[in-house]
Amino acid sequence: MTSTELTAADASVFIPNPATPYQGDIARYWDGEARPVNLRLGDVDGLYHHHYGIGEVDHAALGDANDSESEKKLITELHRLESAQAELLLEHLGDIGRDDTLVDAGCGRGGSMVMAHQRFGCKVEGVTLSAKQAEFANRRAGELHIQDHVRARVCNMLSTPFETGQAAASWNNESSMYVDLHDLFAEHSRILKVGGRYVTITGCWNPRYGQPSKWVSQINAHFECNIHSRREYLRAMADNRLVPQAVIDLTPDTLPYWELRATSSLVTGIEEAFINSYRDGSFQYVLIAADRV
Ligand SMILES: C[S@@+](CC[C@H](N)C(=O)[O-])C[C@H]1O[C@@H](n2cnc3c(N)ncnc32)[C@H](O)[C@@H]1O
Ligand SMILES: CC(C)=CCC/C(C)=C/COP(=O)(O)OP(=O)(O)O
Ligand SMILES: [Mg+2]
Repeated sequence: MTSTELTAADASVFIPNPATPYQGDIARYWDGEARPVNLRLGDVDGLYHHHYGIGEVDHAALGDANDSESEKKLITELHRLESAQAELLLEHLGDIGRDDTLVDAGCGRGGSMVMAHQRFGCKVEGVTLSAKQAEFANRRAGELHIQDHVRARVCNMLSTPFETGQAAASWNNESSMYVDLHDLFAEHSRILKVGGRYVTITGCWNPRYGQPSKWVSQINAHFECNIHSRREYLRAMADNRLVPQAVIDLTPDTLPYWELRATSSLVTGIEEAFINSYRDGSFQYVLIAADRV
């Protein structure tokens, strides 16, 4: 069976040969991931994200630190900021109709896919290396009765089963640091229709700093990823008919999320690296929206 023959039901049991040993490691990493910071935030409203938050903290919603509900309120607030991040990405996809197909490259547990379907009413196809994540995303889609519109598959985002020009828009939400950017944008460029939109939200190292800082190296080691520079994104897009329409530095918008998260009981130990690298300018959180020309 090839990955193109997958259906939602069999996505969980089909384990393809990874394209590289590295991809095998990443599949295992996400199959085994069960950090409370992700599960407990997702439990707030059933949207499970593996990305970070943006926007001002609503201190009134947090209430008093001695409040017996304070931890629950903190979790709800962190989750609100993560969903706000996904809303911003979706806003940049442009005019999407009900008959369009969107592609989420590196879809995780599918939170952004559900939000995209709820916003546009369209089909959303996601790919992840992790069978556990695909199974989770498809189970959520089933529970929401949107399984005919939202589907996750176990598949390499560099070689997808989608037809050339099939997608009205596609995105990477914090998933592009696992792949070579030229290979990635060549595949997005292939599956996007001419005039389609590509959006990424990503962390990238800042060429103005010089080289990846020790904090960036720490983030790479923590997640087994390979953070690219801002320059690499723009160069690889230009080489693949993706022309930036907006480049937004979200660094000041994501710092409040990290400062709040650092005070929670759900810390994972990576908070300091994000906060320090955003503050010293070596690392940036950016949204890039590009037109497929
Ligand atoms: C940090 S998570 C982001 C998940 C999701 N985009 C979100 O915002 O919740 C990274 C995701 O990228 C996926 N990924 C990494 N490399 C991949 C590849 N080559 N092909 C498909 N998915 C990949 C992982 O399986 C994981 O689902
Ligand atoms: C911006 C960068 C560099 C992101 C790296 C990719 C990544 C692991 C994102 C968050 O996943 P997660 O939600 O599973 O992480 P955590 O458990 O820290 O919340
Ligand atoms: Mg998380």
